[in-house]
Amino acid sequence: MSTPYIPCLDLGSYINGTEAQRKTFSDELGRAFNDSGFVTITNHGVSQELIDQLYENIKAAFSLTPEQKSQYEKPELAGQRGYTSPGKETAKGAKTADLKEFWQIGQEVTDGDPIKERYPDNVILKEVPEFNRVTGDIYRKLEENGKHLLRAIATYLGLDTNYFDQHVHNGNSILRGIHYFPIENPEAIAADAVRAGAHEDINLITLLIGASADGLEVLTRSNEWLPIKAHHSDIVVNVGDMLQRLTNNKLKSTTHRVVNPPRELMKTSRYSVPFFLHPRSDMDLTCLDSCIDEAHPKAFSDMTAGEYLDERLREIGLKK
Ligand SMILES: O=C(O)CCC(=O)C(=O)O
Ligand SMILES: [Fe+2]
Repeated sequence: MSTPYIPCLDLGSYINGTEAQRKTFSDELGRAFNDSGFVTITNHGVSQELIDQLYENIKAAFSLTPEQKSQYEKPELAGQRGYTSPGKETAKGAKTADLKEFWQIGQEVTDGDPIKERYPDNVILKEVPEFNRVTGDIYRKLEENGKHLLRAIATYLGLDTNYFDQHVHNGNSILRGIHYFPIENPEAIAADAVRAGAHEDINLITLLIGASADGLEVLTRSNEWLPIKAHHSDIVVNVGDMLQRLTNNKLKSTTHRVVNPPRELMKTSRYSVPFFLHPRSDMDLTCLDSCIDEAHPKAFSDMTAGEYLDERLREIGLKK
């Protein structure tokens, strides 16, 4: 089940495939990233059992009381670890905060890489004993999938297949568990309040696991909102602004949003778990020479990933 605009690709055919299958995958992924900026992937090696455990634990975490959750809120970390309560994140350019709360898990460095000093520790959620193990397992699985996808993209861009590897090794990626809470009294919320306002992701690519519940929509080139229909076990993958910047707009960081449910479902929750794949903060995002020509003049100033992230976290209200 997928929307024709958003092709469904078999990641297994890249990871375990023949040379010809890998080439086909890389061409198809590149074409989709060039076009809609979105694909769904199957055969990604994340078991249904682990996905189910993920959602059980995410639901348990958000069902704690506001007092319990607030112990884990770390505004000094700009929400980059632990819990962020409703009303804190506003899509760039929007006036009203999103109708959501979320929990963020970051990189665990285990190989002696000194970059460890640069990352805050993950926050341990005491009340949900399996939460950190399960989200950590999902983090590593999605990071692994992301590395394969970036290898396929590197080939598509005519770069060395391993171009991104050194940049994403121990990168600053974030797994975000989101709860779009029930809207108990639709009259009491601002007229422009939505679950997630129209935005583009900041990072290189995003992998969204189990985005089965309705609500996610992408803005097509003809300026229409298209609902994404993915199978529960598929992963939705999209290009973020860092990859768009590096490729001088060749690969598209497509605007997307999460709409409020129809009236009869207003009082229900929606959960989702995106993995924002970030490089190390010293990665240079200067547009690739191969993506610049007369028809495509250089569209962005030179910046590192760390500088760019900082600018964006201020724009969405997480960093003061
Ligand atoms: O909840 C979703 O389906 C998408 C969330 C999203 O786009 C984001 O957090 O950047
Ligand atoms: Fe997003």
